[in-house]
Amino acid sequence: MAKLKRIILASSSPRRIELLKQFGIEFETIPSNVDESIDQSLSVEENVMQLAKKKAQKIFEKLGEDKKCSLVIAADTVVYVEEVILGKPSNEDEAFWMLRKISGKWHTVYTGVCIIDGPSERILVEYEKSNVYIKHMSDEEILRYISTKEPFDKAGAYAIQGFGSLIVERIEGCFYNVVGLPLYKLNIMLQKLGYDLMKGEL
Ligand SMILES: Cc1cn([C@H]2C[C@H](O)[C@@H](COP(=O)(O)OP(=O)(O)OP(=O)(O)O)O2)c(=O)[nH]c1=O
Repeated sequence: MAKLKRIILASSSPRRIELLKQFGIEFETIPSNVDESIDQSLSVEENVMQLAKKKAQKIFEKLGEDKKCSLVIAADTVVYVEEVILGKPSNEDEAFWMLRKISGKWHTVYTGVCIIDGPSERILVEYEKSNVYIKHMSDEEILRYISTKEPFDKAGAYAIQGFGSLIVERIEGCFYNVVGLPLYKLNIMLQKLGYDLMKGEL
């Protein structure tokens, strides 16, 4: 297999970057900065897969000559509760509304993942989902959590890996999917393309 010259994580998310760093592969990060508006008329699966693909394609298209020896990875995460798709809150009021909406119940976190493999010209797009139960929170508790500033760049207005760990009672499924990059699924997708993070073969 042709050796990859560039591995690119098309993301500005510090969580995604940290998660991928664990495997000792050398990669670049290039934020895609695409419009992440959610299309409530599409299914949640279609939304996250479409956005992940849009992020990966935007960066891949800029690679020029390097396309044939590059691999681009992108992801998009949303929270789904009572048939509403929640992205990142844009202000305190929206964060409050989202946290009230997910308080005291289960919701589902979806992450779409897209990998574009330059050498084979293949594009893989899949998604992962995990269920999360958030404890019941009083308005005062919600406001205290918002005052940590953690909710603002997170889908559904919480981070399972931070102060949010104090409000997550249960989880079913892949933890890393909730953080924003489903590592198990990512490696399954990489294996379909002939790579393997376990072997460091990329
Ligand atoms: C639910 C949840 C989300 N998140 C984060 C992961 C993502 O960074 C963010 C969802 O927003 P995304 O739009 O998926 O990603 P992003 O805009 O942060 O980064 P980029 O598009 O450049 O890759 O929410 C957590 O960190 N912890 C959580 O528990």
